[in-house]
Amino acid sequence: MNIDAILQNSKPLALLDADLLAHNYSVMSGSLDVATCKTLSALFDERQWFRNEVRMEKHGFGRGRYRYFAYPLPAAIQQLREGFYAQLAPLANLWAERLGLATRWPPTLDEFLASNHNAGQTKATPLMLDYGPGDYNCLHQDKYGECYFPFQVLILLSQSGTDFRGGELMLVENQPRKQSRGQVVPLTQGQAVIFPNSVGLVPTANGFRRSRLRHGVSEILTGYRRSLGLIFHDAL
Ligand SMILES: O=C(O)CCC(=O)C(=O)O
Ligand SMILES: [Fe+2]
Repeated sequence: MNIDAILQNSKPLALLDADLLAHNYSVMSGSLDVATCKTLSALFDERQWFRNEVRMEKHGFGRGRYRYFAYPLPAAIQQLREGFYAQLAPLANLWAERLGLATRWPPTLDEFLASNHNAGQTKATPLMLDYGPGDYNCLHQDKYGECYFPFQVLILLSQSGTDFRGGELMLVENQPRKQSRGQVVPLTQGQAVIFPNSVGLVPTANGFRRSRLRHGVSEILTGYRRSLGLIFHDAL
């Protein structure tokens, strides 16, 4: 498995920020190779790595299923979560400043999770999603308590067009008194995308305005799709 390839080739912060301001997402320049995607994807079938399974139709979340990893996380998942957190924490702080928020995020995931645990958020949130024909993921936000990190990362583990068709990652932005803006995020196997999990920033003439962002996955038309979601805050 080569996890470094996706962490090392990441974009400079300024470019990442510019992408997020313009599009609400940024696709990282590095990616996981196919063999690594397959190895990670196979974790889904090893139940010992997971604390529970959610059947989406049961909760009105869509159709399909996902599993939350349990602590201790598999080494590769831990490495990705720590690596992306460290890259994104300075950006989270820049965004908080622009929003006039007092919250600041510490430089390491360890320190951030210590504050989560003090707030009673102790359950691991990285997850693996598994979709088959007809499955989809309704528009939603991933907040699991008072402590939260403003960005999350999604890695596509299957190959669009080969393993599955349809199943596009979607983002929808809402601003007061405006119609909703919908976007499809173009992803190939092994690519990682960063997006805000709830609040977007829209540049204005004299600063920034916040928007409400939700994400989801359109219906899988044929085949099977697996993805890895890296959420940085823990759950209650
Ligand atoms: O499967 C996807 O592309 C989206 C998964 C998701 O909702 C998440 O990682 O938070
Ligand atoms: Fe999500």
